[in-house]
Amino acid sequence: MAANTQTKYSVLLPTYNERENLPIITWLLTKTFAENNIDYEIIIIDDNSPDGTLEVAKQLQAVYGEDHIVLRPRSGKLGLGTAYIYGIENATGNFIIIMDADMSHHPKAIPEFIKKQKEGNYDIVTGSRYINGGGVYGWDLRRKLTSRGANFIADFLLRPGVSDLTGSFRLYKKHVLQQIIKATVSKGYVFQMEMMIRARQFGFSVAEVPITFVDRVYGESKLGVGEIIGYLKGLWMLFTSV
Ligand SMILES: Nc1nc2c(ncn2[C@@H]2O[C@H](COP(=O)(O)OP(=O)(O)O[C@H]3O[C@H](CO)[C@@H](O)[C@H](O)[C@@H]3O)[C@@H](O)[C@H]2O)c(=O)[nH]1
Ligand SMILES: [Mg+2]
Repeated sequence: MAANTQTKYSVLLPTYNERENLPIITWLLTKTFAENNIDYEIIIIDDNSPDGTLEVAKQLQAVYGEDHIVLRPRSGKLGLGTAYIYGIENATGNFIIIMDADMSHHPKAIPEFIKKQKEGNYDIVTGSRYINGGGVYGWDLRRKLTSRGANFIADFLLRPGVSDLTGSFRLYKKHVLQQIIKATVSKGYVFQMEMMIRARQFGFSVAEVPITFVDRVYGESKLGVGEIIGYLKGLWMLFTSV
C-alpha cells in the first residue's frame, strides 16, 4: 500500500537528560510508523542536557535520516511549555503528537489516537490515565496524589470535561495547536492543563483514549516543587480570568 502523502505526523519530543531513553523511544516510534504506513518526523527539542542527550540524538539522526529525525536544540533548560512552542514552529506535519521521551508514553497508542481522530474528525485526541482502561504504574502514593489532586482542583474550578488534564500524550491538528498555543501563557508543566482549558474556550472537539502511564526506568522526573507552585499559580490565573 502506498503511503498517504496528504497526511504527515510530527512528533514533538522534549528531552532533558534522556540519553538512555532516547534510542528506545526513537526505535519504537520509527517501528510503529513504518508498520502502519504513516508519514512522520520526530522533532527532538533538547535543552542542552548535561548527560549528552544531544550527542545521542545526532547518532540517531545518522541512523534514521534527517527526514525522520529533526534536531532543534536550545541553549539551556527553558521549560516544557516553551519547548513545545519551539518544536511546533519547526513542524512540517499537518498533525502534531506531543509525548514524553522517557517511555512513560508508549508509541503503541499512536495508531489508536489516529484511528480515534479519524472517527470523528476530532481537533484533539488526548491520552487519559483516568478513564476506563487507562492507568498509572510505578508511582508512589505521593506522586499519585499530586497528579490526582492537580486534576481534581482544575476540574472543580474550571469544569473542562476532560478526565486527564495534566497528561501530555496528545494528538492535535496542527492549526488547532497553533491557535491554542498563541493563547496559552504558562511556561512549565502547567502548560498541558492550560492547553485543554483554552481548547474548550475555542470550542475545539476533544476525544479521549485510555493510556497506561508507566513510570520511567532510566533517569529522573523533572517535576519539582517549583513546577507544582507554577501549576497552582497558573490554575489561579485561569480561574480568575477565564
Ligand atoms: N526540552 C526540555 N524537556 C524537558 C524539560 N523538562 C522536562 N522535559 C522532558 O519532558 C518529558 C517529561 O518530563 P518528566 O520529568 O519525565 O515528567 P514526569 O514527572 O514523568 O511527568 C509526567 O506527568 C506529568 C503529570 O501528569 C505531565 O505533566 C508530564 O508531561 C509528564 O507526562 C521528558 O521527556 C523530559 O525529558 C525542559 O525543561 N526542557
Ligand atoms: Mg516522566
